[in-house]
Amino acid sequence: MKLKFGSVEENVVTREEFPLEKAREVLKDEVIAVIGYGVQGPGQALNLKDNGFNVIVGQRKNSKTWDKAVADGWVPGETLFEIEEACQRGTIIQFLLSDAGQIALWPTVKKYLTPGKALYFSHGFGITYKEKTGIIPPPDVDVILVAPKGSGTSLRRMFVEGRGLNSSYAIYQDATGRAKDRVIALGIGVGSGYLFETDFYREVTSDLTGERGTLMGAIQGIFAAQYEVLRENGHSPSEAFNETVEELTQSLMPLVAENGMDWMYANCSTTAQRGALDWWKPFRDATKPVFEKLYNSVKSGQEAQKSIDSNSRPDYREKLEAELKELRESEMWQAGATVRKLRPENN
Ligand SMILES: NC(=O)C1=CN([C@@H]2O[C@H](COP(=O)(O)OP(=O)(O)OC[C@H]3O[C@@H](n4cnc5c(N)ncnc54)[C@H](O)[C@@H]3O)[C@@H](O)[C@H]2O)C=CC1
Ligand SMILES: CC(=O)[C@](C)(O)C(=O)O
Ligand SMILES: [Mg+2]
Ligand SMILES: [Mg+2]
Repeated sequence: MKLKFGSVEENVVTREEFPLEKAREVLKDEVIAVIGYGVQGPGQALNLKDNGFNVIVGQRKNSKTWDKAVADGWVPGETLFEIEEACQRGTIIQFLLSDAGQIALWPTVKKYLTPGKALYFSHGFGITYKEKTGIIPPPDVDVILVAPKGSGTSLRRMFVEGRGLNSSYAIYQDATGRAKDRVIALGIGVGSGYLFETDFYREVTSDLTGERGTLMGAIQGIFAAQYEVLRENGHSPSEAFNETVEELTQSLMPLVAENGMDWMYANCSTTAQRGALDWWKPFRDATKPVFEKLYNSVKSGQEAQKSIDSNSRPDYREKLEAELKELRESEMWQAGATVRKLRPENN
């Protein structure tokens, strides 16, 4: 259906319009092979299975994630296979290796993309940056995308709670005439709350911007800046952490989620409202140049190149873990660990 977002009309697909029974009907003869069992793999594969679809998992044997798949109930030789065998058995191949890992495995996957199959991504990365990734699908397969707008962990958790994370969807290539039905059915099948339309280029550029920006990079940066100023002015770690992070995540963000920023403001003191209404624009003006720089870095392909280069190294996991450890061991997040333990529900 068409829905207005502010004054702009967009295409969205809801569960009411495209119920699960219809999705099952569309995909009744398909074998959905989920390749990769990292973060999105488990979320999507388990939701599909619980929704009654015919799904198998492809993962490297003798890996931690193979063991995780077994622990999650996938049965070797029945529903869990080596990547190559899963690609051969699947009629829909959900390419859910890391974006860098997809480059290495592409020649293998490509071999099994026989006419009429569908190649499914959860990111526009591989296709948009095809000059860098070498991912160029044959012309006689459907190439589709469902990108859950959140962590695979949240996708699964929200499904189990009877809720649904929203996703975007796109069609890059419709070889069979069934690409639209296939992509919507898969979007509903993986547990999306609703689906909004995009294309591969817009998905990857907005996603790379968002995760580097307000969703992950900018939020950590702004937390660190405020925490440091409070500490430099003699505030204790617990006071600085509570006034920077804990109050935001526990008290105020849930109000924003429920009813918007103005409603969160309206539920704070008039003192806070006066100050926050005065200060949001200077913060916007100070950070907007950084967001413009970020967007240009995404647009030029530089962000994609950096991520391919670093995540293709054999020791990329150790390198990432070392940097996460640095964050974890920073005073702010050490203070956070103590604060979390003090939440009554954690006692
Ligand atoms: N993490 C998330 O929640 C989200 C991820 N996505 C997209 O979903 C796709 C999958 O991402 P994640 O689940 O985060 O991936 P991941 O980084 O967790 O990796 C998935 C799997 O790929 C395997 N892998 C990596 N390199 C490999 C190689 N060279 N050979 C064989 N296997 C290899 C890993 O062992 C892991 O099992 C990506 O396109 C990503 O951008 C989209 C939305 C959210
Ligand atoms: C969770 C998500 O949608 C991200 C942040 O874009 C990602 O994990 O790549
Ligand atoms: Mg994302
Ligand atoms: Mg992303």
